[in-house]
Amino acid sequence: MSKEDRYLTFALGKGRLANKTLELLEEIGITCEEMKDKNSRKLVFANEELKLRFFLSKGPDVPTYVEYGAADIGVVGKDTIMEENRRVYEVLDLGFGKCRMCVCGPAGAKELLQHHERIRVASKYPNIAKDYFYNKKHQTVDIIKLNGSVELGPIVKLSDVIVDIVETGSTLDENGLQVLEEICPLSARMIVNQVSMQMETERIKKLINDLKAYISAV
Ligand SMILES: Nc1ncnc2c1ncn2[C@@H]1O[C@H](COP(=O)(O)OP(=O)(O)OP(=O)(O)O)[C@@H](O)[C@H]1O
Ligand SMILES: O=P(O)(O)OC[C@H]1O[C@H](OP(=O)(O)OP(=O)(O)O)[C@H](O)[C@@H]1O
Repeated sequence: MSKEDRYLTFALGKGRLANKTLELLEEIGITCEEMKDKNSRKLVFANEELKLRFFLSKGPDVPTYVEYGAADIGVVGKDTIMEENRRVYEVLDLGFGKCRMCVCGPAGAKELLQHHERIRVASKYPNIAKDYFYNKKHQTVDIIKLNGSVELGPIVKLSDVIVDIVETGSTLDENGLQVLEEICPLSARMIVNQVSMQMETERIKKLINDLKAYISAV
């Protein structure tokens, strides 16, 4: 296969970030009409003219596809990059999907945090929670992995606090919880396979520069 025939493959996280990613790519002339058919069960889509392929996967799998080179490029939340800790290059903050990773809980849990008590922390992000409490706060805690609706943790007394994403804060509000500590800001990022970056430097750099130019102009 000559170099010109090589497809650049994008792995995009399903869910909240997918549509925004496709809209952004469209702004710089990268379209994939096939992908717009929401009833299709097809998994991989192509733009033959531009020699691009796209697939959607579960967010946490995006860095895996990119690390192994099954995708050259991925788009995923910073939270997923931190949690998965894969060997990929993080090349660009895409400026959407903004939210924060926070320690949250009932107001009463503030004191437990201040006194460095051995508390229970529920999270969909056990690695981020562990890194924050052990390496940044030097606090020994018990981490309990959950797969969603993490706010239930303190409500049903599974945990004292949670480590989770906060965007508008309405999920916390409606459940009598609050942000107790902010861990870091988050947004959608572009990641690149380390070998692809060397082999396809020109195409990937052009893509990054086009995106940068668009993002800084809006
Ligand atoms: N309010 C929010 N809640 C969760 N993620 C958000 C929010 N706002 C922006 N994001 C970003 O969107 C990304 C994708 O979120 P989404 O909920 O679609 O996927 P997920 O967490 O993998 O979901 P699923 O519950 O389907 O496993 C997150 O990783 C995060 O970076
Ligand atoms: O601050 P807010 O705007 O309320 O958004 C934050 C909420 O959204 C996410 O949950 P999601 O809807 O992805 O469901 P999940 O709890 O099952 O992961 C996140 O885990 C919070 O629960």
